[in-house]
Amino acid sequence: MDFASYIRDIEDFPKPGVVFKDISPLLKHPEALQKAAEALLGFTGNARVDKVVGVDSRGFIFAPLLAEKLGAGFVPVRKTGKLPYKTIAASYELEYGSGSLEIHSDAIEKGEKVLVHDDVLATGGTAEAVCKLVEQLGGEVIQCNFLIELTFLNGAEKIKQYQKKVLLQY
Ligand SMILES: O=P(O)(O)OC[C@H]1O[C@H](OP(=O)(O)OP(=O)(O)O)[C@H](O)[C@@H]1O
Ligand SMILES: Nc1ncnc2[nH]cnc12
Repeated sequence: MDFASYIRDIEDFPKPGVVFKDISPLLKHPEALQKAAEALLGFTGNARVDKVVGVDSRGFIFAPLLAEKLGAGFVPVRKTGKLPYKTIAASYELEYGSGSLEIHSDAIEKGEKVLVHDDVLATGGTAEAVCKLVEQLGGEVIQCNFLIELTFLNGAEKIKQYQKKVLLQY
């Protein structure tokens, strides 16, 4: 399937100079949605996965689908102030700003195998922060997978110690 034909470029969103990759056309197309989920699922093969971590908010679209198919649990990493229980936090920079993310302190057990999923890898600031949170809880990041990588922003460099899989590169 030609996934790229379901990704829309929005210029100057959310800030001047940024070309935003909008995945909405892919999400609303039943076959594209199904095939994208299948392709992401194929990235982990038969590897054991205990938890799939999805990143607030676009990472929440596919991560639970993957978790269900992999027989794993789903763990949300959320923007600061949204999780109700005890949390640990990490700050990060991204293509168009900065932020802070949190994970529940009991979300991952020591030694668990963790798949990290997000829709876009841009500068890698977000993914790096998420991997650090997982490791702080004693989890092992076995793979980070994404629908889209913006290679010109060099995010791969920031997460080079982890296995990275992507559906589409720009
Ligand atoms: O590689 P980076 O430069 O860190 O950028 C990637 C992040 O940026 C986007 O999230 P955003 O913070 O815009 O939040 P959203 O998913 O709620 O739209 C995207 O969903 C990734 O999480
Ligand atoms: N250009 C972009 N499009 C969509 N999501 C992003 N996250 C960071 N940069 C992005």
